[in-house]
Amino acid sequence: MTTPADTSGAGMPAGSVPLTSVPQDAPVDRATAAARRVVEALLLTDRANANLERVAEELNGIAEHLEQHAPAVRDRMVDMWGGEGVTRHDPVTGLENAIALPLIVYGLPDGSVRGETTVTIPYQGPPGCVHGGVSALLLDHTLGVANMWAGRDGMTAQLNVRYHRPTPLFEPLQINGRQESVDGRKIRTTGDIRTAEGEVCVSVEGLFVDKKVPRPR
Ligand SMILES: CCCCCCCCCC(=O)SCCNC(=O)CCNC(=O)[C@H](O)C(C)(C)COP(=O)(O)OP(=O)(O)OC[C@H]1O[C@@H](n2cnc3c(N)ncnc32)[C@H](O)[C@@H]1OP(=O)(O)O
Repeated sequence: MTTPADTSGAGMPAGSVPLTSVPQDAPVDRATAAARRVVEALLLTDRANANLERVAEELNGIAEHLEQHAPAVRDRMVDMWGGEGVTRHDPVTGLENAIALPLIVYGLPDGSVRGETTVTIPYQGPPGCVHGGVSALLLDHTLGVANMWAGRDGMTAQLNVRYHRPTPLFEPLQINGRQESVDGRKIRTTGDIRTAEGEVCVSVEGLFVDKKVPRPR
């Protein structure tokens, strides 16, 4: 994605706080942003005129450099789950994950959460529209963050997704989540994706069960 994440919290109610990573001026953030730019440019470039042989060679060279410096996956996972944890690496908000939009999710004073993003070509489903699986991914994760914000979280047991209208690419979208109730270990959480005009494109009802998978150590 080439749309930079909005870290200002502009448009969020006063008192909102970021619950997921915000960009740092770190080489890994810049490298990941460049990788997102490459993904989008590869989709958009003119197949006949761009020198894709050279591109393939240079990208493979970059991958070889990164792989030469990669520790064992298990050690990397211990590292990932320490410190700031998943929010820098997950596939929705992770600033170190080139497939993440990335989205920044804010906790609002009313107990709900919200993120704003513009989705572009790599996540296209129907022509000019967001892929339905990507919408479900965005909402599953946002509901998980809503549960964290509400103080009781768990694993997704069910996600009931309703697609009301096509979700447009290239337009600002609001991703909302709110924990509705807790009943023993069962947590019910809802959310939606809206256009800037407030039209609901996708809504979800999630059932989460309070269960933790241990962090790698
Ligand atoms: C800031 C960082 C934020 C990070 C956010 C990350 C969000 C990401 C969210 C995810 O992607 S989680 C990954 C996707 N989910 C999974 O992989 C879950 C896989 N399934 C399981 O691990 C288990 O099936 C599950 C934890 C959901 C439930 O197993 P348990 O053995 O712990 O539950 P148990 O069978 O004891 O059931 C507890 C209650 O939940 C109910 N239940 C369990 N699974 C259900 C289900 N699928 N549908 C309906 N009800 C269900 C069950 O009937 C029962 O109800 P009662 O208490 O009333 O008897």
